[in-house]
Amino acid sequence: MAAIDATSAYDRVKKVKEFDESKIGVKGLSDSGITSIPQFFVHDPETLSDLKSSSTHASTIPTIDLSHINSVTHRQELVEQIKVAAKTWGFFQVVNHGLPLSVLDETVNAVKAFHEQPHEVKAKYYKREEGKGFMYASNNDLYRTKAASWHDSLQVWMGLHRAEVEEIPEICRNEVVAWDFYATKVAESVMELLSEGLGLEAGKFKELTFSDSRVVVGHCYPYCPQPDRTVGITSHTDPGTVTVLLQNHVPGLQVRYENEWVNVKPVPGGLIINIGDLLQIISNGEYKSVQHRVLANSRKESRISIVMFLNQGKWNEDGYCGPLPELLSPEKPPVYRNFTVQEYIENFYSKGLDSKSLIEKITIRN
Ligand SMILES: O=C(O)CCC(=O)C(=O)O
Ligand SMILES: [Fe+2]
Repeated sequence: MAAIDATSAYDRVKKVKEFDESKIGVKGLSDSGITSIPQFFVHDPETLSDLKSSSTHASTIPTIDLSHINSVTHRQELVEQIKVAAKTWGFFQVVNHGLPLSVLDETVNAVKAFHEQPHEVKAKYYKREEGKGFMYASNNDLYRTKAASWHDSLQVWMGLHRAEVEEIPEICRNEVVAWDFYATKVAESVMELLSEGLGLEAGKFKELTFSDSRVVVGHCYPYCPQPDRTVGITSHTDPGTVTVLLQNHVPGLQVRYENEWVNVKPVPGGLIINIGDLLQIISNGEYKSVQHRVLANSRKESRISIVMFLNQGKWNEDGYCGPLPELLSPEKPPVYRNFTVQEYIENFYSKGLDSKSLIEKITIRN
């Protein structure tokens, strides 16, 4: 298919559908040599004007060294550092996390290799059926969002509804499996510290099945010819409990801090951890799920990121979720009402990444 013409009489729905059915992805558009992006990628003036005022903040997300995680003398200090980071930034970077550096490089290279395959090869995997197995598509929320963003993603379900290993394309199969294994270990260690930071048993989050439901996403942000007219990924918060993120050296990730956008610079060997909506709710607002976004990539080389989203695997028998009762007291009443799994899932699938979060809907306002 030829690159989509943005100048003709504009029927957004039709154009989006054409793009989707072409299975070309933004990588394909980028590789076709277009010099202007199709109109349905162009974001509203408010978003675009905010891109210019970005990245002037002097500080950056905290870096936490996990080398002494098993030392009794250092543990409390580590818990304190993670707690402060989760309460203020909602984002931090961990180093000396025990995940072999070779695994990091191999994961990035394998996901990059997947996205760089010829159209005919990738098109076989292109689909919109989320929630199980392996899929690849451009903009998972393409039909739910106001404007599309400049990224394609592969998605592998690893916990419940786990993909059969053979379903994962061979080009990244072993690497995705290894990443899942090691990133889960890192996530579990960090979740123990986060749990202790709330005054709970170290194993509380594991007991709540936070590492049973995992999705691995491999994003590709190819070169964008008009990076000032769109974004790489729209500003959003992550819906789950905890996210572990690995990025290559191409910059673009920004987090919201003190009403400004702050760059998260790639640090070799570092892994980024952030708190999702569900953990903000369960912690009764102690930990923060923070807005973040990725700028459209202006470099010729693709930006690659691999994300592991953790979610609560099993929900209470009554199907409700909300602030943990053990964190509540007359001095600390619940900030959020309980909600059902259905509400959670419907909220996610009824909206684009850019829409109102579940947190806003369930906040108790006095
Ligand atoms: O690519 C990134 O760095 C961020 C991706 C992200 O925020 C997401 O997938 O939720
Ligand atoms: Fe995110």
